[in-house]
Amino acid sequence: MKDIVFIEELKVLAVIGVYEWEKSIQQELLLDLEMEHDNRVPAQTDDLSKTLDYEAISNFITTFCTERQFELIETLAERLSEEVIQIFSVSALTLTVRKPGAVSAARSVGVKLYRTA
Ligand SMILES: Nc1nc2c(c(=O)[nH]1)N=C([C@H](O)[C@@H](O)CO)CN2
Repeated sequence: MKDIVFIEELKVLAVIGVYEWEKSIQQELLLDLEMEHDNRVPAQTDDLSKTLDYEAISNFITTFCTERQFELIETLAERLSEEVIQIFSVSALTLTVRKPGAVSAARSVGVKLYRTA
């Protein structure tokens, strides 16, 4: 079983959607991110720099979603996972992106992906 650093239900506002009316509004997205990382190294040294800083990564995701614009949540998820892997040297991650307002009869809809470095 791999160790994980995770972020759960990070709420961001993004301009996201395939329809014209969606290109001039912000909509809520909820993101879950699980990143594989050996917890024993930071635990031995009690050193933030030896782990994946969930606060720094949360701030990065919020800025990414606010500043970038896509039609599909698949595209957002793919680009975001590429950047998180590269910038934070993540070996593998699972990213879930939910768009809770998209289908009124559903609690949420979205995509989930698993990517490795
Ligand atoms: N698999 C997807 N299906 C749909 C998406 C999407 O991003 N991925 N987007 C839409 C619309 O933007 C919708 O959210 C508007 O309410 C429809 N289907």
